[in-house]
Amino acid sequence: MAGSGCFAEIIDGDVYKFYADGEWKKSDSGKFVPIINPTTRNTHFKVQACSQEEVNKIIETAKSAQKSWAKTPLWKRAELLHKAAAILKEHRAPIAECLVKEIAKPAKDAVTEVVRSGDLVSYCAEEGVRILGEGKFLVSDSFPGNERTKYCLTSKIPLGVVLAIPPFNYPVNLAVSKIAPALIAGNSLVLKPPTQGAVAALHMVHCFHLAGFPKGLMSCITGKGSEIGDFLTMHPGVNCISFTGGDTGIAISKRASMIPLQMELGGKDACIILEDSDLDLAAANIVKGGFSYSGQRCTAVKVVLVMESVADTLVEKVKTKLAKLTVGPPEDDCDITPVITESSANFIEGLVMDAKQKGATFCQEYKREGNLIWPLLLDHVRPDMRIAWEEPFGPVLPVLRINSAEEGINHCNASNFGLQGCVFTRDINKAILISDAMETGTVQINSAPARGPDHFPFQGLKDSGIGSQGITNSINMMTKIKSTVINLPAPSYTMG
Ligand SMILES: NC(=O)C1=CN([C@@H]2O[C@H](COP(=O)(O)OP(=O)(O)OC[C@H]3O[C@@H](n4cnc5c(N)ncnc54)[C@H](OP(=O)(O)O)[C@@H]3O)[C@@H](O)[C@H]2O)C=CC1
Ligand SMILES: O=C(O)[C@H](O)COP(=O)(O)O
Repeated sequence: MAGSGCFAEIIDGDVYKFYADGEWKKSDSGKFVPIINPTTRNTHFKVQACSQEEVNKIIETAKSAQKSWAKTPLWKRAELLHKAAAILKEHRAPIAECLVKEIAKPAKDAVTEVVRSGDLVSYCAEEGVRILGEGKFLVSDSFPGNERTKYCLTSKIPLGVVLAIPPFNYPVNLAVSKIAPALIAGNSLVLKPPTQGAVAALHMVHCFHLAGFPKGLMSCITGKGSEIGDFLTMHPGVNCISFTGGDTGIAISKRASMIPLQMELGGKDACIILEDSDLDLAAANIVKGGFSYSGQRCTAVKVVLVMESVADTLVEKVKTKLAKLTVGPPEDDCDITPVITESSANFIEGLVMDAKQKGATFCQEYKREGNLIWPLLLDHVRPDMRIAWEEPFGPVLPVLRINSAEEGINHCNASNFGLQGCVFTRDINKAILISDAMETGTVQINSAPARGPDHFPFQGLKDSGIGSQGITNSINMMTKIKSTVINLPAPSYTMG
């Protein structure tokens, strides 16, 4: 049960505490933020609305805790991360329960997210020991005009205080994907979880607390991003921001000072279907890729670009599969569950109505009950329709018919987004050429887009992001290079 057993100390009455200086605390603000259950549309949890003074204190503590953490041996940092990973997986049930109630994640997917997060933390611990345990040694005479009178030793050192801001759809996994790399690299970590998903995140933070990390090294501030977010992201004590979410990230990037940014933002992942595709494989991936977690994934298939000659057959196959999806509450493990908020459902409905007004073919009747929207495939979508370009973040998928692969590539590249894309064909040469041409961070060949497995590089181009995630790239991005040059009185070639 959430907030019980070893988690009893993280709640006070019916309001969850925030985490600072190794303790669970009530905010001096006296205010709280309600967390609305997307299924019932009632308040399910409450979290503290932290004050700016509390943010200042947390960042000061993070700065001093980081100094001693940077002097903690790599193997000790890794040991604590492995402990946190084990505790996280041990408590998968109560944390998954929070995901079901806060973000309407289907029960099985909720457990998967927590287990995947534990695996990410452990893999990161091992990878960190490897890549941070080695540096580079350069000699001066490898450059013209120099004798071997200089030895250059380079290593990766921490940035300082890393601010992690994950989105609602993976409030545990996309939090640890920032926390673990930051900590193994010797940084301290301030987490601002999404409002919806905050309680799952607080339970995850408690697992790190139970693992025994030093006081003040890791903290978790709760409160609406729209209220406390700007103060956090523009705070002079923050040395790096790792953000995952929507257009908010673009605004943050424009305001941030001279610090490293890791941005994973929205997507409009295109799925190009060629005439020689395996249409059963393509249909299965379109349904899984476009409708898992009700389409609320940045890597969801968000537009299908299918060759006219096979379009009717493909659409029929997708329709048949969509008809088998279960629709209802996440507690029953339904495939399609309510979207995150009423405003999100209204936005999705706006895109659907625009498509209707402009003449799209509705493969199913449009149906909505509260935040619950039934899966909808829109055929014969044209570029003048909003849904051809905008990100619904819901269970609605547009199909555009194309007459050449170039047409599909052009549509994909005309988007402001550039996260992932996919192409279905039996011709590997064609697949590689199309992958080369698509301006996206990743192209999947004969499978739907996906961030996982979590050690793969994951990056967005254009408005989809800055930098690259994936465990190794995240660790490297949360360090900076330090060189130490030893100057010798006379050339020395004894080093061979
Ligand atoms: N590329 C990727 O990997 C992913 C991209 N996304 C994209 O994010 C969107 C949906 O996720 P969603 O969570 O709604 O995204 P948002 O951008 O609304 O929120 C993301 C995070 O930013 C916080 N936030 C909001 N305002 C500010 C601010 N001014 N300063 C600092 N932080 C702030 C939010 O907190 P709060 O909840 O309190 O508002 C949340 O923790 C979609 O566009 C989706 O494509 C989502 C997941 C992954
Ligand atoms: O933000 C998202 O939606 C996730 O990055 C998607 O992760 P997944 O492709 O592994 O579900």
